[in-house]
Amino acid sequence: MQLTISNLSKTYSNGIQALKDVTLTIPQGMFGLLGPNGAGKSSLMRTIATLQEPDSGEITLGDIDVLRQKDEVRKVLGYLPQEFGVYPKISAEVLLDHLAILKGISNKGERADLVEALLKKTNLYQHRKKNLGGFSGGMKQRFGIAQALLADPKLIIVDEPTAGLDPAERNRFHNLLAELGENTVVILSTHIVDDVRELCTDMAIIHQGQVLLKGNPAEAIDAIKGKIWRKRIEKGEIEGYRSQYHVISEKMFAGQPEIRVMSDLQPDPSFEAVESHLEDVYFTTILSENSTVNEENYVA
Ligand SMILES: Nc1ncnc2c1ncn2[C@@H]1O[C@H](COP(=O)(O)OP(=O)(O)OP(=O)(O)O)[C@@H](O)[C@H]1O
Repeated sequence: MQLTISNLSKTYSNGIQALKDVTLTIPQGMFGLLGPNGAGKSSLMRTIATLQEPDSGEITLGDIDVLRQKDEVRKVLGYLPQEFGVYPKISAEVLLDHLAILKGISNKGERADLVEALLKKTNLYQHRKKNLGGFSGGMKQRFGIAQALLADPKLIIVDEPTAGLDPAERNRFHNLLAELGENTVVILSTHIVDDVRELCTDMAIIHQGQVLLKGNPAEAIDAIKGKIWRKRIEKGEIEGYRSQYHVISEKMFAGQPEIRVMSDLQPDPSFEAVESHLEDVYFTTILSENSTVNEENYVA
């Protein structure tokens, strides 16, 4: 089963065009949808999840016409939205059981087995009696995955999952996602480049509603191999370098700014050749659209 998105466009009533002729083919496995804040990721995810209508375009999931057969999609969809609201005064076990009823699992024994299995899978079994209001951010996200898995989904959409998680929780969450990708279409929508690098076999970069790059992360990294150069500079020198070179990113390293430049040849002997990273792919792609990318757009 694969997900096909063809020529999808959407303009909101305030005139913002969130999606511009988006065309993507998403196979089974983990697919990363990468883009800065406001790129249109959530608009695309909500449209695929049948929560909002596009102005034009088509989406199919296997044989299902997503925009017309919404009930069919909902039966095979697991959706973990950006903000996952929980009922604070209910325990994880009770809420999951309740959501299972809503998903149509009416047999009590079957439901109890499923709820137990999902709580174990997401490492929440020991917290099953705890009220969700007392859950940490990471525990809530894992609960979100548990509820998304209730219906044995064929399509899983995860919107910005790891923002705000500590490194241990992020690892736990990644391991869980990696397991899901084996026989399901999993779309991971994020502005965190490392999440895509670590997890996804395929990806697209979206910016200002447009798909700017699609393909395999390793191939995209390879395509700019030998063209990335690094230099430590002094504070205050950045503007000079910007006007002279194709500066793709700047970061502080031990209190000193470090720039990365894209160039076919060594810009000058003070620049050091470095391995290309997915982050370089991301910045070069987004900057090629003549827009500004600042620290806010990128969270390492
Ligand atoms: N319901 C809406 N009405 C009007 N404009 C909207 C609506 N939802 C999103 N937008 C605008 O559409 C653009 C794309 O937003 P969207 O939420 O899809 O992006 P995103 O990539 O998910 O960003 P973020 O990571 O910040 O959620 C933004 O400019 C946003 O302000």
